[in-house]
Amino acid sequence: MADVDTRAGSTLVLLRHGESEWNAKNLFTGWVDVDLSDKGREEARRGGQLLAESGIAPAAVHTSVLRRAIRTSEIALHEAGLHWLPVRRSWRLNERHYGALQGKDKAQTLAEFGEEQFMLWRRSFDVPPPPIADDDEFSQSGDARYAALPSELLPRTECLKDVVERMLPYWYDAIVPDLRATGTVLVAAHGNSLRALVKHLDGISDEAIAGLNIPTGIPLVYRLDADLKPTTPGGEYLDPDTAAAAIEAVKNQGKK
Ligand SMILES: O=C(O)[C@@H](CO)OP(=O)(O)O
Repeated sequence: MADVDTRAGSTLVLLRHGESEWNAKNLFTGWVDVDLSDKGREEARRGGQLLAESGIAPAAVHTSVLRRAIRTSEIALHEAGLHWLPVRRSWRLNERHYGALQGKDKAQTLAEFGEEQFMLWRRSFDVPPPPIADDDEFSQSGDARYAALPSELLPRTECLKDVVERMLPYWYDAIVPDLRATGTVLVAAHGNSLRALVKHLDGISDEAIAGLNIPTGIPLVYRLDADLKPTTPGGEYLDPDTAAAAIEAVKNQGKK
């Protein structure tokens, strides 16, 4: 591997997976392992094209252990001619576990519990939804991919604060070393695990993070200085116009 001058800073590309089958159906998803929709696969292709056009070439890739992020990274990297890159996956990049809301319709939940409770569950920093029962059809208890996790680490629900806490060890121990070693890293993950990472990078307050939403399939590029601080706060979307419209759509989910 070529020597990289880490004092020169690095580039982090964040990619939320393309639209999933459950995004399309407006269902709370969390750790349920749904696939991409046709539109999601198209978004992933477009994400790969945007990456190729930008000239940004990641040298290492990190994904969650969920199919929608894995597929998105595969499609985007294939499109960018970077299908050969080394990849590591971790449950620590998974979507926020949505507890007993997993599998529930967002519009019905909004109608049943009201706007305040609905938004508290969706976007508050420290209020988790009720935990999911182990025998719930959408529980991950018994899922082979988490078999090695001590039971106290396997969540049954999470708020964003929990996601920050379980994501940061992976940031420091796996992603940062790759940034230092290679200069450019792609992270393919989820709306709320990426919100947790962006909160950390930009130093966003517990209150202000409620208003931040990340669209599907559009690469978000952070140039980081030698101290891993963003040189442009908030980073830059490779397709800012599409991103702005898609951010509004995520914000308004449930209200249709
Ligand atoms: O359902 C989910 O897991 C997430 C992401 O799709 O939804 P929300 O944006 O409502 O947190």
